[in-house]
Amino acid sequence: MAQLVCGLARRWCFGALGSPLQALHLQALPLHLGRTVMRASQKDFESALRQVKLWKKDPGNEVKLKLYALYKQATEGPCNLPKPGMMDLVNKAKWDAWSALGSLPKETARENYVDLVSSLSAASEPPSPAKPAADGEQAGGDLVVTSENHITTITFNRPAKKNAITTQMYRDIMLALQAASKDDSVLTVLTGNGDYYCSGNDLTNFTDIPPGGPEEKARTNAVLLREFVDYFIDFPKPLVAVVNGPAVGISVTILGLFDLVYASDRATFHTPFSPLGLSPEGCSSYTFPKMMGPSKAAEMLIFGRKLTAQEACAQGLVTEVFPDSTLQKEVWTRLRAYTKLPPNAVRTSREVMRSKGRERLHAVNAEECEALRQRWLSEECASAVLRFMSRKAKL
Ligand SMILES: CCCCC/C=C/C(=O)SCCNC(=O)CCNC(=O)[C@H](O)C(C)(C)COP(=O)(O)OP(=O)(O)OC[C@H]1O[C@@H](n2cnc3c(N)ncnc32)[C@H](O)[C@@H]1OP(=O)(O)O
Repeated sequence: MAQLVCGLARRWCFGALGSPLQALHLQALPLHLGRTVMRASQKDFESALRQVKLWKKDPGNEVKLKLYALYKQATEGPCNLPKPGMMDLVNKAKWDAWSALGSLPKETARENYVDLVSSLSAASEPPSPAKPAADGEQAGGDLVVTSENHITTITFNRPAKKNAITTQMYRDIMLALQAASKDDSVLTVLTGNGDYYCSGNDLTNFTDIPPGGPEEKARTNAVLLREFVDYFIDFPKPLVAVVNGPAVGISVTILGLFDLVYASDRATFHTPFSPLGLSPEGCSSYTFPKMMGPSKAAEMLIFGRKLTAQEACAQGLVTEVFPDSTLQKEVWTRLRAYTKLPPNAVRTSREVMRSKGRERLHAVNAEECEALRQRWLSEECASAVLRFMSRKAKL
């Protein structure tokens, strides 16, 4: 589901801009205070509509909702649709945005639309040429996989979205792990491109409701999540995370299934499940209490306490913390040295350390996914996703 956010937004927002426009007239309109100003014309409005369609960069959900609402107000007047159900997240967000304009006159909405487009167009930079992929790299995409010096590296590559994981990325990570389990690499590394390691599950994963409704969506998400986590439980080679920046949600919980976690001193570790109406996943309900004790695990997993890299290291979640400026050099030098160790001995040692707990982890994974399937159908979760989409809430 590469770039779902943009695709989805185009469907529910930009798509609406293609509908026929009502005739609006160019004129100097009187303001309440008696003075007159030139208002945006129908031509300005149409030109703004064309400009929006040419935008290469996704302006973000908040802006798209504003544009949608102003467009509807300018062309149809005050919101005339029945309020969508709580679980119909996308239409509910659109309805809220349009209704919030109340009885704003069509002309003012049109003018605000033109102003918003022109301010955003002025602020946007010309697109930069695409960077060619390095040797051995699977070019472009939201996930980059490289294999070099017996190390397979899987890089989250959506820096503009803080490396949030889309449905397609979950699938691609599983494919990459499958390939890495069979290639000649000794280690498999997960890391992030940009200032974040990963902001967790892409919250818009919840918004494309299939014909079977929210129940089907919750079911397919639970199946996907269970399969994804199973891949980490069963992975046969050492797994290393190079946590280059803040980590959120599932990108934190699965660290309990890794062998080494090296972190920048800029990294933070945050599992805000309760504020999102969710519950823990990635086997963290089992691995975290085992690793840090039940009370520290509860602070993170139930109450959403964010840990610094040093704190996470003290709790055993992180192996070692490096200054951000030397992280890459120090970690990769060390990892290259580890690849020189006899590979069969490395695999055997890991297997004897891991095999005893594997069955238990699968059972924990199944239980967590079932709890989440139910959470995804809750009003608490729907409200949290809506708040995020309308940008009233951040972590
Ligand atoms: C199917 C399997 C399910 C697995 C279950 C997994 C559960 C989890 O992982 S729960 C955790 C989910 N993640 C979050 O709740 C994080 C949400 N994001 C934020 O709170 C913030 O974005 C931030 C704190 C991570 C960063 O804040 P800030 O530095 O102010 O940057 P922006 O908010 O402006 O973000 C830039 C850009 O990125 C988009 N984005 C960031 N995180 C996500 C995300 N998780 N899902 C979707 N989109 C995300 C954000 O919307 C911005 O986009 P634009 O507005 O289009 O610029």
